[in-house]
Amino acid sequence: MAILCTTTTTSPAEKEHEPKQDLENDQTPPLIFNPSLLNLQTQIPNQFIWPDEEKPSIDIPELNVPFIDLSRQDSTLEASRLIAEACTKHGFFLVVNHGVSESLISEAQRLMERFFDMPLSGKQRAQRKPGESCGYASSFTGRFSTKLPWKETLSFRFSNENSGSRTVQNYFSDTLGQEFEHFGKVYQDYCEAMSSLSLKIMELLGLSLGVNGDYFRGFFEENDSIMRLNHYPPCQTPDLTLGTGPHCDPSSLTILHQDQVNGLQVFVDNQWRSILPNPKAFVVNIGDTFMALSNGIFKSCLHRAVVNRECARKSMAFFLCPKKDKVVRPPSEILEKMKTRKYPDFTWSMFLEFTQKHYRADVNTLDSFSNWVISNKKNPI
Ligand SMILES: C=C1C[C@]23C[C@H]1CC[C@H]2[C@]1(C)CCC[C@@](C)(C(=O)O)[C@H]1[C@@H]3C(=O)O
Ligand SMILES: O=C(O)CCC(=O)C(=O)O
Ligand SMILES: [Fe+2]
Repeated sequence: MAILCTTTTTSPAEKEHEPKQDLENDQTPPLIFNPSLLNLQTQIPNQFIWPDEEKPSIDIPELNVPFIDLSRQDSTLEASRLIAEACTKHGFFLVVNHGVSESLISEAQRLMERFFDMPLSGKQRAQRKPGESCGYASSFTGRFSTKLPWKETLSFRFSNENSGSRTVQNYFSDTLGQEFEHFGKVYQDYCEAMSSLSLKIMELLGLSLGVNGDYFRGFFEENDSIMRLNHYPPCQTPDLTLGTGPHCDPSSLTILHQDQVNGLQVFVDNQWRSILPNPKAFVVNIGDTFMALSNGIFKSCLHRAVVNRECARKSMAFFLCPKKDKVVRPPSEILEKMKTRKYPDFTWSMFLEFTQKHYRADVNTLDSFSNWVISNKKNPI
């Protein structure tokens, strides 16, 4: 059963971000986000307090998202119609009967809990380095100085390029040692299952957009994706902070598994709405890179995660990303119909660098990145 937390409607900040991250550069000792100490504090550090216009609030309505049943071969056309309807509006839908084994999901969840339960020093053995997208991050204390998220994360790369290359398994044994061998194997299997599921969803997205069935599957076959585990500890003042701030995912497609605790919210029709947890479903959303591939037809929508006073929340996100050097450009079927291009050609390697070194992902990431690409073309460095 979903555990409901209360929140009210506010609008996201509209202001443009500066094209660089607000990295800590003063002389004060670094702030440490240690969940086992912070979850009982009634006064949270200022860096975690979000501006009024972005603070979460109570009683928000539920977002109605379609359930796409992947076991029904007979209803593929109906599924692609529902997907088109959801993706032209907000880009969020649920998949059920997805074929990913329940035991794999629960083992992945059990191991995630064990990881986050370790003392901070143990988790820091996988510390994320500045400018990199992978590793352990306790909030983003060394990376940003304001609007810090109330979460700790563990992110790692999954590559489907050479099947059998076992990127995830190798990452765990190289960074955390032999005792993480089982962890690495489970998450290798989990990422392979997510990659296959993404490719099935890509076929449906192609059908919904009227693009040759294999086009998007082929585009993402050799995906170079990011897997992220999120832990949102309880917070005594959940109305002041956010677990994950308002953003659109820069990646192509996100497949999210939420535990039984409510927290995911999407900004649709000018208001925040919840997507309630469902243990049988994955939440799928379109990211900026797929929005660019569809020439803006399918939307990458603003979303965030709120926290609560009573219980910790955990989620697992698979961010599908293209192979780094693949050129992101809409297929000819779309361009012939639409004539004008909404975004310039780019590669995921450029976009990833932009979000890690120059810009904090928000509602404007894709537009800011497009302008950056266009101005860099005119003035090559
Ligand atoms: C390419 C990426 C940047 C982020 C991790 C992956 C995919 C999603 C991005 C993110 C989750 C969007 C919200 C802001 C962010 C900083 C976060 O809160 O985690 C983003 C990730 C990141 O840059 O670490
Ligand atoms: O944890 C969640 O529910 C959402 C997290 C998210 O949006 C992200 O990691 O990109
Ligand atoms: Fe997200």
